[in-house]
Amino acid sequence: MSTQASGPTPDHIMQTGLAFWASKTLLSAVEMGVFTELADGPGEFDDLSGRLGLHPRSARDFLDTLVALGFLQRTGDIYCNTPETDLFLDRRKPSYRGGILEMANSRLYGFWNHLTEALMTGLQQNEARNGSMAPTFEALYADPARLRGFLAAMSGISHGANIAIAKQAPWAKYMSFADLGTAQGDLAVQIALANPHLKGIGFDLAECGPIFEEYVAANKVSARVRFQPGNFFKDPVPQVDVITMGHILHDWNLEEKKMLVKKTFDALTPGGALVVYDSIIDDDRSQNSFGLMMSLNMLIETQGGFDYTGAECIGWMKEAGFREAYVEHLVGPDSMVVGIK
Ligand SMILES: C[S@@+](CC[C@H](N)C(=O)[O-])C[C@H]1O[C@@H](n2cnc3c(N)ncnc32)[C@H](O)[C@@H]1O
Repeated sequence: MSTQASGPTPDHIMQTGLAFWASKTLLSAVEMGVFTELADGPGEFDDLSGRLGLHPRSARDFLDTLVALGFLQRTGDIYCNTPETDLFLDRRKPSYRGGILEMANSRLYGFWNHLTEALMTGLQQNEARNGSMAPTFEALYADPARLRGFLAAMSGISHGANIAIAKQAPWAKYMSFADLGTAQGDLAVQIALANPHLKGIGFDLAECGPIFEEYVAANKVSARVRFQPGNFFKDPVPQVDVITMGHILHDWNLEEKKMLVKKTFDALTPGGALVVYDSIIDDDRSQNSFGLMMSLNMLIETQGGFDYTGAECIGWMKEAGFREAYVEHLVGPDSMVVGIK
């Protein structure tokens, strides 16, 4: 809110209207590997701009913008990462979270340029724009590098919530779980690491199998977590105590959402739980701006997908037959909705 004692100011309007300047500066820095380069040690201006291949006209402004935005630190002519960019934006560290930013840079940034068209037509604006390519997942997975990038990006955006779910969901009561639309498998891995009594399945389209198995092995839980290839619209889903679905329901239209909730209800053992998580929108639809913008992103990325409130999701669960359902906050904009059969 930009109202001060002296009256309204345009500050909030201007900051938001031009926020893409800051976004694109950071996205280009990730694309150029600035933080990976500086993870080896602080860099002197001439040497660093040479290594990054920066033009003399841009170099000083680009690096100092990153300082002013809080992504680099500078002492004299020497630049270094901040503790956050060193930990999360050095591509060689396991803690790297830049996958989602790489995808934002290479795909979403351009697609969002067509937001107005999406708002006026209701049509998706990604690779499938104008019906020129197959639907989202087939289009993404046609290229092995894009598949790998997308799955790693999913782990990057979901990791914090995955760790929270591994602690917060009622795991002690259960023995088995399946994560539907598991991607690289970070949620399945975090659940297995935090709950040594559980055995789990990562369920996703067959193309994801090798990348899932590599990730599970790297995290040393292959003995308890396996991959099951399948299409959750066409194939039976695993019969287990707990089914998780992270960032799945928001990809699909209302009929498909309800069908998936019902299908999981039927597959669960009696007393079992469905754990759905997304950037769940607050029931008043006025607070969780990230969740609302995620829904606009689904307008751009999918044929009928949208994000939803906790009350809506509880309604679909009750309709499917779940006897109890509740919403619990995880981290940042993410919450889970838990249904008990
Ligand atoms: C948005 S990603 C979410 C990944 C992960 N659950 C997370 O939250 O990070 C959606 C996932 O659903 C998978 N998926 C899409 N359609 C599917 C289908 N028909 N059957 C099984 N998995 C599917 C995709 O391959 C992808 O891994």
